[in-house]
Amino acid sequence: MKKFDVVFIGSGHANWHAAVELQRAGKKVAIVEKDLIAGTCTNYGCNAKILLDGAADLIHQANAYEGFGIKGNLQIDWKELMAYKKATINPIHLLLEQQFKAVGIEIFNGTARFLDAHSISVGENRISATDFIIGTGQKPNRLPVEGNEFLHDSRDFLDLSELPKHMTFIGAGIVSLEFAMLVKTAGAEVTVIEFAAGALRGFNQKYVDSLLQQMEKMGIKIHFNEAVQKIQQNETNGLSVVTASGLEVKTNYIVDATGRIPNIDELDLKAAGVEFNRGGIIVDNHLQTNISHIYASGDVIDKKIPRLTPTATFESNYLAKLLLGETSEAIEYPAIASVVFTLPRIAQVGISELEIKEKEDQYLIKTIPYGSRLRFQTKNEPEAEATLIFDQDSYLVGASVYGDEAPELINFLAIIIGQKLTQSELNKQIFAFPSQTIGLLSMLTPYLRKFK
Ligand SMILES: Cc1cc2nc3c(=O)[nH]c(=O)nc-3n(C[C@H](O)[C@H](O)[C@H](O)COP(=O)(O)OP(=O)(O)OC[C@H]3O[C@@H](n4cnc5c(N)ncnc54)[C@H](O)[C@@H]3O)c2cc1C
Ligand SMILES: NC(=O)c1ccc[n+]([C@@H]2O[C@H](COP(=O)([O-])OP(=O)(O)OC[C@H]3O[C@@H](n4cnc5c(N)ncnc54)[C@H](O)[C@@H]3O)[C@@H](O)[C@H]2O)c1
Repeated sequence: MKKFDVVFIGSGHANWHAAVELQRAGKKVAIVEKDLIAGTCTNYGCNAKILLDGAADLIHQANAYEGFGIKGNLQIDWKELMAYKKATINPIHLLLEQQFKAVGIEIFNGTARFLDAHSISVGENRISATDFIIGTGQKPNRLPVEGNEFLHDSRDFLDLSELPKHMTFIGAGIVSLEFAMLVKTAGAEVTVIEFAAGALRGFNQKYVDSLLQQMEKMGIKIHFNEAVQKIQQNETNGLSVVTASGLEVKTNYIVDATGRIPNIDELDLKAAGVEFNRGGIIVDNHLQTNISHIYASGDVIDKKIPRLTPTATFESNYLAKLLLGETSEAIEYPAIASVVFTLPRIAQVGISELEIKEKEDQYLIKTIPYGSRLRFQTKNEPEAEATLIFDQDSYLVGASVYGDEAPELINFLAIIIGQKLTQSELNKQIFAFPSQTIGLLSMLTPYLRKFK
């Protein structure tokens, strides 16, 4: 039996930040990983997605100048772009593995399974630890329908060497809409089929509506209120998606993007006595499971907050402090910024309009049409807009943004919310000009509290 102070199961952002910090602080640490080191975001998620999106975003921004000074069509060469993606993304896990080993972390390649509350097996290895941290993330849902062997997931999509003629995305969530706009820009025909009546629940629906209009303008077909019933091969060797209402979509490639489910089935949590439900592993406000020396971090936790890389990293950093005795406080999340990387982007942070629906009189909601007012510096994006929510003390408490620079703007707004910044504090700073940040700031400050 090999013995460690802390064993991390999974090597994604939920775990590796804490693993490195604890090992550096003198603890004996091991990581168990059944796939590539560094998890979904690094190998099969955010990084690959944003690299491919970069090319589509460039075309999207150039298109905004059609008739305003730019002529000619840019085109995506999917094969070349994918080769660039592979060359850039594929080595990252090796670099991180080297770094983890260099600090002294022992890595076990294989699937971790609890033998009891104090030990796990990884292949032939038996490993015990004082503390365990489970950060096994999520995996794509697979629709239980006839012909589901023809479905692909986000991981397959991000490795697609040839662009199919027609692609269908099932679900109108984040994964679907980001990918749909990317491949439409790259030249594929695209259909989205969604079970519910709307898309991107939880995001500002005014901006979601604008985005759906933009998608339709691009030629993406979107069907709501459709339950996929079966997938079948058709006469022309293509595929058909058939829904309960009788809709048939002929297509060449189908992505099942109907959500993600916690990676817990291989862990044998029952052997350790760890409680879980369909949403994931149940933890308290110290990320501790019902078994006091077993913690969970990242996407695998049953939680209401967004499952994102920065939330997983935040939890990992918190757990490092907790296990080093540097804090005994409960985890306290700041306002969490999240972005849908569509074209344009939709971003959100803090309190949303949906959350204050019944008590709008207690807040001030301001719409800032910065795209039309600052047309000279928003790269001809007149529809770009921010919605800001102020509380009764005039502090900014929530924001959503629709526009190409939404990821940068939302980060800036997150700081104003998180630090409860006032006009006088912001006025002490000198920001770069012209910039969208300073443009938005000039329209925001009149509503913001003057002094603490
Ligand atoms: C297509 C896509 C795009 C995304 N884009 C963004 C984005 O733009 N921004 C953002 O913030 N988030 C994004 N996300 C979400 C982000 O990837 C996750 O929130 C993040 O990776 C969670 O980290 P984690 O460490 O909890 O889980 P993961 O990164 O999934 O890591 C879990 C690891 O555990 C391993 N594992 C599982 N079971 C076992 C076992 N029994 N034994 C050993 N190892 C095991 C897995 O192989 C995996 O490597 C995206 C996700 C997807 C799928
Ligand atoms: N930019 C980002 O931050 C980013 C990007 C990609 C993924 N992610 C993460 O990945 C996860 C989201 O993944 P997702 O987009 O697959 O899930 P999602 O939950 O966002 O969307 C799934 C969609 O599928 C629909 N659906 C469910 N069952 C269906 C059915 N039978 N037929 C048709 N539609 C159906 C749902 O109504 C929903 O609209 C989240 O954890 C998210 O945080 C984040």
